[in-house]
This record gives sequence, structure tokens and C-alpha cells, in this order.
Amino acid sequence: MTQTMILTGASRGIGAAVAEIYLAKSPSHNLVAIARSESALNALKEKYGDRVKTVAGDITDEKIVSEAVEKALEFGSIDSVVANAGVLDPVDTVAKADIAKWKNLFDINFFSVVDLATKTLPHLKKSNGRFVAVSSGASTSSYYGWGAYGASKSALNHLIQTLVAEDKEVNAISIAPGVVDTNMQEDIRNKFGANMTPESLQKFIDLHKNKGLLPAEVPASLLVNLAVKGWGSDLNGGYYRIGQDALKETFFTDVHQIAQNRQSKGPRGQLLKAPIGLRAYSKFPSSDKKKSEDKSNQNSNDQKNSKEQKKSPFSKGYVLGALGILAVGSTVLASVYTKHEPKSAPEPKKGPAFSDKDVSVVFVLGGPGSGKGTQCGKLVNEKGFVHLSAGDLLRAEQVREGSSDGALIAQCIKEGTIVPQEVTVRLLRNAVADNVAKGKNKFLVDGFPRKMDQALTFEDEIVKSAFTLFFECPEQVMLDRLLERGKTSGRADDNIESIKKRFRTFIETSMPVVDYFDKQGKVVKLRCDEPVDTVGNRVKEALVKRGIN
Ligand SMILES: Nc1ncnc2c1ncn2[C@@H]1O[C@H](COP(=O)(O)OP(=O)(O)OP(=O)(O)O)[C@@H](O)[C@H]1O
Ligand SMILES: O=c1ccn([C@@H]2O[C@H](COP(=O)(O)O)[C@@H](O)[C@H]2O)c(=O)[nH]1
Repeated sequence: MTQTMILTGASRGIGAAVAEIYLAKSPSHNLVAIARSESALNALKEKYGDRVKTVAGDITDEKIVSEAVEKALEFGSIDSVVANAGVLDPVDTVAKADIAKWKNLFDINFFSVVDLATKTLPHLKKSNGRFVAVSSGASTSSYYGWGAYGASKSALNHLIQTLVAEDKEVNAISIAPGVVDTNMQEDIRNKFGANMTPESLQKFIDLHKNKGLLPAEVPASLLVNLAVKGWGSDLNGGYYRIGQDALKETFFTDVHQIAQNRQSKGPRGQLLKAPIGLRAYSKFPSSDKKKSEDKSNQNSNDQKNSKEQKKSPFSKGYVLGALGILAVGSTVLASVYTKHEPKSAPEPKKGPAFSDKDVSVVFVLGGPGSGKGTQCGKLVNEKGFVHLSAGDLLRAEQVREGSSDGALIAQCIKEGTIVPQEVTVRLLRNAVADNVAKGKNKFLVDGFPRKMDQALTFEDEIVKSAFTLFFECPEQVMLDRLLERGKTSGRADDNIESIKKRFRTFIETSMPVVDYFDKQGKVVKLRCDEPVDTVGNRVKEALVKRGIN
């Protein structure tokens, strides 16, 4: 039987996985996909043809929502809505709240969902359809700096509860998807971490490093199950976390068993009630599938399924059979099934290789062309520092015979993006160790760390930095210097295209590192749009003030 879903945030992460799983699951599934990125939407259209209609635009724009509803009705009905679009930004304490940014977040995470509910509920009631909202564990626990996000998700839970309280014919539910491997997580690690507690940020970085993040397909399979098949009346209007018993009992996704082995620490060290790093099992016994098509008996069927599940013990054969039935699914979920075996507990941290009492590291940061290399060069002669330029180390590695990272480094440098930290940290670790072995213990680490993960890994594994020298310089001055340098440097990135990209990376990815150390009182800021010697004197004064002569 034909079904039509409206999905927001369809271009990336969980939304993209929902679209894929839902469309692949049955040829009678139609989708109206809303997202800002037209290209991702077009790719869906190309793949699934007439079964997909797209609306490119901002979900906070009421016209966009209306257009999506109109397009869904062209298919004949609206059977489910998955309100998935959401943002985490702004991340900062309430004391520093920027109200305009909070309002913008609420427009996206909350008011757009109110709008979507208002416009779709009459149609969902006609089809006995389902409204599924993507919430968060942050809706019930507070995380430092996440006030706006948590409050919006709390409001979302309340909205869902209210929809059902106001009209018993409405099917609505709110789901926390767990800690999922999405762009939001990448932003947490690299952008927002500066405004979180170091411990909290470290937890997210460790989750990523230890492969503890859920693949997007796991929550997506749950969301699709809910949207397509519905839930028991006892769950209606509620908020549930992936892996929670209530979902196991009533639905077809069982992550609970694995969750019990994988109860993980939350971002601040507390035990999360919601399990993370789970494996997906999708239970679609053929009888259930048939029943699910009969939407008029939705709730009673689900309760029956629940009983059946209690009777049938969980077995691999059963899961594999179920995967076979899932048309989608057989590819996406099977890969989840095989690739994400629970990992053994990560090894305990060993701590940095060197003590900051024995080895002194000063990070030198600033925009491209701000003069970091020039000043470091002077300090080597005048103060006996070892100058380690991350950029120089990477350029040397790029051309080293036998290097397996050469091509990747070349591409990152040209594009002004950051080489994965494993490569750069390894090069720096070796360089520090080589010099320490020669009795040298004062380092200027130039142009590093450029990304939050690098900062944390370096300090965790090599040595804690003494402080950071930060060179402030107007962009125009840096641009002029780099274009001038480009006449003779031979560098692949001293050209206008690369420079623009490097400026962008500097603002978006590297400035959070400066903010992070600044919050710990470990940044000395210096103006550097003056003659080399003037800047040099400022640098030397700053070092003396910090006890480095
Ligand atoms: N204070 C200054 N006044 C004028 N020119 C300067 C000054 N400092 C550096 N320069 C020149 O600007 C250019 C960029 O300087 P430098 O290479 O030291 O910058 P950087 O911050 O290390 O750049 P990148 O991050 O791209 O490696 C060089 O050609 C250098 O000679
Ligand atoms: O930690 C780092 C430092 C540098 N890169 C890459 O190298 C280029 C050039 O760096 P400079 O400091 O300007 O010499 C930079 O744009 C990055 O692409 C890096 O990836 N990680």
C-alpha cells in the first residue's frame, strides 16, 4: 500500500539515512524531502525518480513547509512526518547567551516543527499517520554550553506530548537517536568544543576515536520503523531514547541487548541512560510486515507484535531473515550488523609522553601570513628554541619517498584544509622526541594546533603546552604578504584561491582552538601588522612575562 513521508533535514546524517532506508524499503514508499542543499536532494531524485519530490529551502520559512505539504498531497495522502532537521549552534553558557542566536536555533529546532505539525496533522489524522520528532538526550539532561539546544529539544518533547493530549487521534512520538556519527559530532569536536568543558569535549573525541558513535543508519532504521509501522497507544505522545526498553518491547529494532554491554559514559562522565554505540537489529517478521500495511489496526497490531517478540528469542538467524525482508535494509543494515561489532573497552590513558616541567612547548598561532614563521625563526637564533613548523613537517612528508600520506597532504594544503590529526601529531611526536633525545627541551610549535582534536591529542599524548602566542593581523595585510611571498615561495597554496580557503579554515576551524586555550588563560595575543623587529620585541617581552628567557 502506498505511503508518503515528509522528511526534514534530508540531505545529511540521520535524515539522509532515513531517506535512503525508507525509499529502499518498499517501491510503494513516496518521499517529500526538505533540505537546504539542493544537490543532495537532486541525488535522491535521480536515484528514486518519481517517488521523490524535493523542497529546497529553509525549514523556518513557512512557505517551504506549505510547499512540502502540497507536494505530499499530490501523492494522495500524508502518512508520516519525520521532523529531523536541527542545529546545535550556539554552544555557549547561558551567561553569554546571544539571544538572536538562541532565537534562530529555536526557529529551526522548535517553531518549524510546530509549523509542520499544524500543517500536517489534519492530513495525518485522515490517514491515521504518524508524526515522529527527532529529539535528544540533552532534552532531559543539561550539558555545559548546550542550553539553547537542550531547551529546544525539551520544548519539542513537550510539543509532542501536547499534540496527543489535545487530540487522542494524533500519533506523535519524540525520539532521542543516541550519539550519532554525523556532521554535528564533527562540529562538536572541531568547532564547538572551545565552549564546552574540556572533559565533555574529550568524551566526544574519545567516542569518535574508539568508534563509539552510532552509525546514522541505526537511529534511521528505528525512525523509519516508527514512521512506517507506528507504535502502541501506551507510547503515544512520549519521549524515548534509542535502546530504551519501551521501544524494544513494542517495535522491531532491538538495540537493547548490545546496549547493556555498551552502557557508556556521557559527555560529563555520568552514566548515560541512553546507550550509545549500539548495533542495529531490525525485526520485520513477514507476518508483521503484512500487518503493518493495515494502518487502521495499527496500534493493536503493534501490541500483538510486542507479544510475539516476547515469545521469540532473539537469534541471529531471525535477524538475518528479517534483514532479507527489509528491501533497504539488506545492504545498509547488514553493513551496520557486520561492521559495528562491540569493541572491547579502550585502553586506559597513559598520559603525555613528556612532563611540561622537562619540556616546554609554546604553540604559535595566527592567520596565514601573520608572520609566525618569521618570528619563530628569530627566536631560534636569539633564544635557542627548536622551531617545529607543522606546515614544514607536512610539506617534507608530502615529498618523502615511500610516504603513504603524500597525496592526501598535497590535496589538503592546496585546498587549505587540515590534514587528519593522526598524520600531523605523528610527525610532531617524532620531531619532539628526536630533539629531546638530543637534549633540547624548548619548542615553538608553529601553525599547530589548527583544529580542536589536534590540540587535545597533542596535550594528551605528547606534552601540555606552556601557552599559546597568538598573532593578530588584519586579513588584508595577511593577503598582501602572502601574495608577495607567493612570487618566490613556490608554495602550492600561496595563490588567491588557496589563500581564501585558508582564511576560511582559519576562522572556522582554528579560531576555536585559540578560544579554547584563551578560556584557560593560556593565550598571549600580539599585534603583528608592524615591522618585523617591533613584533619581535613584543614576542620577547611576552616570553619573559611568561617565565621563558
Ligand atoms: N611584520 C612583518 N612585516 C612585514 N612583512 C612580514 C612581517 N612578518 C612576516 N612578513 C612577511 O610576510 C610573509 C608571511 O610571513 P610568514 O611566512 O612568517 O607567515 P606565517 O604566519 O608563518 O604564514 P603561513 O601560516 O602561511 O606559513 C613572509 O613573506 C614574511 O617575510
Ligand atoms: O597542523 C597543521 C598545520 C598545517 N596544515 C596544512 O598545511 C598548510 C600550510 O600550513 P602553514 O602553517 O601555512 O605552513 C595548511 O593550510 C594546512 O593545509 C595542517 O593540515 N595541519
